[in-house]
Amino acid sequence: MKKVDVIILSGFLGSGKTTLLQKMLKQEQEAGRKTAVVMNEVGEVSIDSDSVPEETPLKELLNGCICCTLSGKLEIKLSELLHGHELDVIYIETTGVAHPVEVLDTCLSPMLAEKLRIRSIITLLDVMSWKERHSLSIPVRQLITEQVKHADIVVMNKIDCIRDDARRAVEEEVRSLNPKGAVVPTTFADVDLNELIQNERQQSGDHVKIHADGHLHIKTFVHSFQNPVSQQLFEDFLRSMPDSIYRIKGYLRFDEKKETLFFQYSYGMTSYEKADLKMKNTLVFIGDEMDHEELSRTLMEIEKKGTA
Ligand SMILES: Nc1nc2c(ncn2[C@@H]2O[C@H](COP(=O)(O)OP(=O)(O)OP(=O)(O)O)[C@@H](O)[C@H]2O)c(=O)[nH]1
Repeated sequence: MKKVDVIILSGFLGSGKTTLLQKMLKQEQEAGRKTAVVMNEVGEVSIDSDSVPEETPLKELLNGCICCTLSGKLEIKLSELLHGHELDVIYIETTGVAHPVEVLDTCLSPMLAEKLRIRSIITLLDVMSWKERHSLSIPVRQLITEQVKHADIVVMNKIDCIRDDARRAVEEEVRSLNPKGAVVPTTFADVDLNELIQNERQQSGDHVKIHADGHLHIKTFVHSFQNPVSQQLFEDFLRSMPDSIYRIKGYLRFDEKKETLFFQYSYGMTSYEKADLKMKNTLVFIGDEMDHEELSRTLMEIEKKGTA
């Protein structure tokens, strides 16, 4: 099954996300790739939707943030795009206040995880506001730092607004926060990101495994069970989870019980809810470090041992 690429554009308010999106859409059009956009704004009205060409399928999510209040709606919009169009790539422009790990978590709903391939999390950084970040509130400062830390590519934008020595200092700070990410200083987000994303992929190509988005710095992994599994064994497995795994979620059936459960694991806490439908038993893992082969082997063993 062909997977549709997803590129997440993150970055604080006014950092240049829409400016970059417009450039990316032009590059995609020139490359002949079928592209769609999801735009999220915290306000009730969309301000940036005019920046998307008329022929590009566009879904807007207004009045909330996809990383929290609108997470269910993002899933619906992505699903509509996947069913209504033959696509190569979907761009998601997040609100300035979105946390990239939460957005990734929302995109990788167990129903969509096998249809999407998260290609890259790109964070736009306004070098001016980064330089002046000490005057921002602590939560905003933390958020911008998180956006930088979890990006595959940090676009250090608006370098025309600061001096060269200040730019070098910002670049050093960004690199020490995110040593694995690519850092690109720009003015008006002027960068060939397709080339950058391609390079990133080639560098990490050796690690790419089936169902594993090895090129992302935040790792994701998808596994499907064909049969019900033992709750006891599954919960023993959860107790062995390292801190570097932030989230697991998906659908499960335990011990020959008929019902399907929606399961969530977040930083060590688990919850189960009865699912309305009999869903495919797919689990999605999100974390910083993951041994995909080991995970896959353990999950297959749990299934092989059968139900209690
Ligand atoms: N001087 C300067 N201005 C820039 C640069 N990049 C973008 N801008 C301007 O900064 C403003 C904000 O850019 P946007 O692309 O709308 O930023 P955004 O992140 O989409 O903004 P929100 O959607 O409000 O979060 C616009 O007026 C841009 O023209 C740059 O490199 N230098």
